[in-house]
Amino acid sequence: MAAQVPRTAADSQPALGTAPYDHAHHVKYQDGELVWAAQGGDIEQPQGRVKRDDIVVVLKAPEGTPGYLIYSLAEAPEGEQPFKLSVLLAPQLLEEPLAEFLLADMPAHLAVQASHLLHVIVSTRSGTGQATAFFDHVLRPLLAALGLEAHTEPDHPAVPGSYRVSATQSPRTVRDFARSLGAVGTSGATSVSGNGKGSNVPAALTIVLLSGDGGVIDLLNGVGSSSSAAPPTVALLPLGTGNALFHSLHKPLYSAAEVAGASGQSPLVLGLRTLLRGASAPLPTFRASFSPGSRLVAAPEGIKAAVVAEDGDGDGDGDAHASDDEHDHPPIDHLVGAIVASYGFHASLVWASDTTAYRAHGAKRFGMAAAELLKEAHAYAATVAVRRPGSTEEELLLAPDSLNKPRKEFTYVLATLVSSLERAFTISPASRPLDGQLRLVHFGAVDGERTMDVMRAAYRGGEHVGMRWTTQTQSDGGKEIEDGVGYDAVDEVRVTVQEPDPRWRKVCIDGTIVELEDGGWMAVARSAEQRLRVLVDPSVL
Ligand SMILES: Nc1ncnc2c1ncn2[C@@H]1O[C@H](COP(=O)(O)OP(=O)(O)OP(=O)(O)O)[C@@H](O)[C@H]1O
Repeated sequence: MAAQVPRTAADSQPALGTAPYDHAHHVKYQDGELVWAAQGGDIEQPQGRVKRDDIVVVLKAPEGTPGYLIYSLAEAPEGEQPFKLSVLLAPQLLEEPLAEFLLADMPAHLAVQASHLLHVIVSTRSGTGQATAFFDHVLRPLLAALGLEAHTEPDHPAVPGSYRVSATQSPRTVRDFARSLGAVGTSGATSVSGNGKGSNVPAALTIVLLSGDGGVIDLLNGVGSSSSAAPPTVALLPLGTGNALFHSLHKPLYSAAEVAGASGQSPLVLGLRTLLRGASAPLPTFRASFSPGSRLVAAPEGIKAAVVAEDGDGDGDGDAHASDDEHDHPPIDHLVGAIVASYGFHASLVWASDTTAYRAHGAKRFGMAAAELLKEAHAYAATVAVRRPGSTEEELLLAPDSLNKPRKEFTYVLATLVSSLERAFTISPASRPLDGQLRLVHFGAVDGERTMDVMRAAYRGGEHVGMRWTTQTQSDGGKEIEDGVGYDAVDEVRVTVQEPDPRWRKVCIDGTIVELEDGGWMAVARSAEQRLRVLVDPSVL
């Protein structure tokens, strides 16, 4: 299906909601910008400019109108209108920079038909709460330009050209939606409406998710592991705070300066380009297993509900009368993740910053909680065993000052499948999008200043890897020895904690906090299950 802008009978302009467009007579590309002048205007004194970085897509104008429509996004996060989708009708297609943005055909993952549905989820509380504005002012008009119209009714039939949009109403919305998918792609499946009537039998589903990492993790844990179903494909539009998965999948498209914190290419523009021209690939996931007695102590409601639902009443023994504590802190034996599993400073920070008192400080809460933790500089008592790629043997991470003795104190133990926890925080510089390799970043007990140095180096594009320092041995007369940040590719990692105080027995899996028992463990390994597929820029495949 050609991605031409449909004409409406009432209007000779392209059907683009109410958005007007500019009509260029001359266009020229210079210094990373498209400059244009209207009829009678002088191109040397352009009337308008479109930065190449802001171009989302180029569509052929509707039949009868010669030229091309250039869609670009302008953002003003603090402004009254945070997003503006602009359209410029240009008389010809300039090879540079426009050819690569031309969408000649409707991508298969957006082509709605009985066997393939499209669902947009707007997570209203993600990030700074701008997902709704982004949908209204950008995504809806853009999809309309492709001939796709939104509907909100659960029982709407799957007709070509119409997609369903839903906004989150509570922390459980995404997970409930994921669970309602049941067996999309299996015979006798229910429709994505979740009405259970089996009215539509979609073979495939694309979900456009306007959220941060939390939305993805809710989907991941909500869809379950139906082996026969075709996993839904997720298109991410990064409207959360950290957006670790999105930034990691798009890292090769950022410049080194952007990875080290400079502004520049808008992630939302990249997200829209991937939505329109991306390719779908399996999303690598890991399984974090926990020793008996482990409890979920802080989690987004969606995850909590999924854990409780798996166990009926959530207490792990089928007893219908779980205690309050068991409801608040249900037992848990595993979680599925896609980003990070950690113990030590990272897990404590996620846990400590999530109190009502800290939450009142908004995004500053992480800095405040970090300052407190760094002051304490707790040495986390644990042993860490890894299984290296291809090996069947577990080996303990060793202390630098002893012959084959395991390291017994850590500040940082973090296993990840992605490169970046924020766009500018490169925790695992060797990780490539979709490579599916778990990598472990770790270092021993150090003071707060050293931990800050390591974190700052991670904000400089991942320079913490390879950092070395000297430390004094506990034994051996306080001899000076070399230590530093460890960084290993692993197939599996097992952290066993030896901490009497539960405060230091927290582990973090993609934002969810689990408390282990003293002597308990967390084991993290790549999962073979395919729960979701994800759209990525074709260049990263
Ligand atoms: N309408 C709503 N009412 C209550 N909670 C909501 C609502 N919509 C979304 N949420 C919750 O808000 C959280 C948003 O998390 P999400 O990860 O998307 O954003 P974030 O935390 O800002 O970003 P990131 O995880 O990337 O740093 C989720 O836990 C989700 O369940």
